Amino acid sequence: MRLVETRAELDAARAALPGTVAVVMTMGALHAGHEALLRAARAGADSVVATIFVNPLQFGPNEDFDRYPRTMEADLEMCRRTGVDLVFAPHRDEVYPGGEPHVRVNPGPLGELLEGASRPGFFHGVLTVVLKLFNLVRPDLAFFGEKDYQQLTLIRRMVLDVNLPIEVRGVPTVREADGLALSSRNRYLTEAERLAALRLSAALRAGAAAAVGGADADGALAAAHRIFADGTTDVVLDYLVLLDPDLGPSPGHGPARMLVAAKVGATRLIDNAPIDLG
Ligand SMILES: Nc1ncnc2c1ncn2[C@@H]1O[C@H](COP(=O)(O)OP(=O)(O)OP(=O)(O)O)[C@@H](O)[C@H]1O
Ligand SMILES: CC(C)(CO)[C@@H](O)C(=O)[O-]
Ligand code: BAL
Repeated sequence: MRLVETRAELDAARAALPGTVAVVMTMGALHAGHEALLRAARAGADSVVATIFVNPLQFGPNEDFDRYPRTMEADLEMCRRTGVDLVFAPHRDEVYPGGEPHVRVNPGPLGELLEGASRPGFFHGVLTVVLKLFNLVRPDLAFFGEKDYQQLTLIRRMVLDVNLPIEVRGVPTVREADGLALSSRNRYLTEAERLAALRLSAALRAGAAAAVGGADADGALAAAHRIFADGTTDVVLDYLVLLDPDLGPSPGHGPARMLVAAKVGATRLIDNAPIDLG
């Protein structure tokens, strides 16, 4: 496995990679969710590139850019273990050679909803860096987690809208045994907060179970909302919605997606799951 930090080194190393190339983009602090992406990439392409870059452009002024966990040695060890060929871990100036970018990707209307409503500018920052990394790595395939479902949906849309010759594949969310979706930010949680955080996945399970039991869209959503309805203040719900799989309005039947976001203490967590409305 090679580790490169500059665009020039990346260019040379990329040119030497054989066959099809898959990319897995990360902000580091790698966990078993990232591992699933790396293994899917390993199985799906001849060569695998992982990027590790905490992208300042997607953090709001009061968000956790400075304290975002940085665990480079352990991250490299996981990349080695999963058979990554090339790691690109650039300094900020390599990704933003002109400083603050004047030109940014506009994510369109979906970028203003849900995560975009709570984190203004977030998806401009995400799509801008994803497009930059696509341009630098020039992959055939790219793997992203369903845990960040709105991000995955917007990346697919960008690839379609600007004609990128890249196949985007989603990887199902990896969870702890008790249902908590793995996330680098889980390490901010105290023991009590971690328990409280289980309400997110519990709500999704309640919604899915109601749908299996014959509930319609309103019934499934109501069942999910009941998980937060006991007046608790340990979790502050941001949104809990049921939409179609492309995040348009739910048609009321067939496949749908339930998405939830909540603040647990100072930590904002998200989760989502497929729901079959029959
Ligand atoms: N539990 C998970 N299951 C599957 N994929 C995941 C999971 N967690 C993260 N990913 C995916 O890994 C990629 C890199 O994500 P990132 O480095 O932001 O990790 P994260 O755990 O989502 O971090 P954060 O806590 O900051 O949201 C993204 O495509 C993301 O969707
Ligand atoms: C896609 C990504 C690596 C862009 O910084 C980030 O948003 C993430 O880790 O999900
Ligand atoms: N996991 C998506 C990146 C972020 O929350 O900043």
